[in-house]
Amino acid sequence: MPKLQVSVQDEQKAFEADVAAIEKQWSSPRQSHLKRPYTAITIAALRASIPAPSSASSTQAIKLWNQLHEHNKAGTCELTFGTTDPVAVSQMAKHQQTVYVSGALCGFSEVALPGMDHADYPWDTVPKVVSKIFKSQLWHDQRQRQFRLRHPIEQREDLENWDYMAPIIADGDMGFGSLTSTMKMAREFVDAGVAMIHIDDLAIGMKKFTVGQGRTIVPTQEYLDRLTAVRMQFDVMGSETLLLCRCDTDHAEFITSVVDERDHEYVQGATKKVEPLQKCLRAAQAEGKDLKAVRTEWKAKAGIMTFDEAVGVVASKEELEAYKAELSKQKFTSLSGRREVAAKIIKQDVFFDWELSRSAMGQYMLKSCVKGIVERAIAAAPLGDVTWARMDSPHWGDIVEFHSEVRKVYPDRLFAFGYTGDYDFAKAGFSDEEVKNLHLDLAKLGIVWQVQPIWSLQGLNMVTEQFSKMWQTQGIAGYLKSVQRPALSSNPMTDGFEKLSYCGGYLADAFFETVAGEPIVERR
Ligand SMILES: C[C@](O)(C(=O)O)[C@H](CC(=O)O)C(=O)O
Repeated sequence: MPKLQVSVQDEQKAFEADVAAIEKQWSSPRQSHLKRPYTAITIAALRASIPAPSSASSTQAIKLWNQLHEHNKAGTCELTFGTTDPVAVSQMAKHQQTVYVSGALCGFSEVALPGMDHADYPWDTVPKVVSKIFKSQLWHDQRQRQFRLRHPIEQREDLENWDYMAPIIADGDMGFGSLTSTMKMAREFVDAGVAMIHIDDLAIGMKKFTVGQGRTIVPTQEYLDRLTAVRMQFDVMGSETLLLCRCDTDHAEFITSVVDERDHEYVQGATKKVEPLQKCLRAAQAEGKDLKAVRTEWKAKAGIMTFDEAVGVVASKEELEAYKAELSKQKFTSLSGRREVAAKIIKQDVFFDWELSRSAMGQYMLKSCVKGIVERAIAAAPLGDVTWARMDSPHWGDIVEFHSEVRKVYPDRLFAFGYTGDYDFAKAGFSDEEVKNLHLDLAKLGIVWQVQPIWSLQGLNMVTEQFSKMWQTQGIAGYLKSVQRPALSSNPMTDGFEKLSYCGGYLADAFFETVAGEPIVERR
């Protein structure tokens, strides 16, 4: 293999130019809010000698960044929904500015072995769907442009001119493994042309939906490391791709480890000397008992609560106030720090053991609350561009508290919000009128990107079921009446096979004509 013909001086010069270019990019209005734990020198040294191809992703990211800021200024929002289907995306272009590629949908429709939203599909599943959708957007953009340009300028005003290049926002889940898998996934997303991806703080493989054991999150630092790995990958590629810091702490019931003292305030333990939960579950399993019921019973017997709550139970009013005052002197206090403070102030012993309550899989129990979510979001904010606190159910008080608390620290922060599939707004206390204006009320809090992630499940299933019933009972007469005639007679005509421009017939003709040497665009 020949050696590179570059002198060390030239190598150094190119390196320094790269460092300067990175520093310039980082201080641009688009990126100046980001704070990295590494330098431009480190990133420049991590690059290959040929620039990474990130321009499509960067173009789309900047477009999205501008859209979101315009909404923020106007107090409005983008309302989009999730799909994995390029045909559906071609219609969304007429009403949505962005497209969402949902992990849950990919897990149902884009893999050989479908399943519930456990994020157990291969790590490159969602990037591949983004690539498919991005290429279809390019194709629609190309065929529309060619169709327009084959018409003289005076006729073009009347021709369709949709913005097919809607920025794609995609689900990066938890990064699918260690930091290097997270980086590889981020790279595939950039290569695919994504505008923004979201990364969350969920533990891999631990989502349980039916057994009453909800979400498990990872320690704060592990979450921040994931985000940093993605940011680093974007930086190595020199891309402008946006990072949406999603936090799934709301209603999470477990945390994988207590290694990070920032999480200690929210970890629960037993406050009574009981046998360990794991031992109790093993015995119950051997006896064939209902594990869910045994777990609930154990929790009540063990007096499950956080250390501070345990202090609250045994301390006098004055002691509790003194305890809280002492804690407020520093931002975070570890469990051992809390024990020391309690030992000095509280006369009674505070029994608290978070090992006794570890789950069958070893997780620690967690008490999620808005304060904890705010702390995570604030810690993550400097690494990303937009924040999303995913909620299990919509609680207006929590929504307002979360977004206003984050904005106290980051007044210009932009937020995302997911209308997760089975939100029960009536049960959550929303009146019909409040639901009607909800997207606008959320926009006022800075929630500029709002998504119904899984429309393809509920919405498409409903429409498909209705059509399939009609087709089965009415045959072609029903099709003509309820689909074909309205589609053909609507103005403009619904996109479909009859519309050659939409299906790319003219584009294919243009290729044939070009090969045959026929002029297809008149020179003016
Ligand atoms: C956004 C989401 O991650 C998805 O995969 O679409 C899901 C959607 C849902 O559960 O409705 C999520 O919010 O976790």
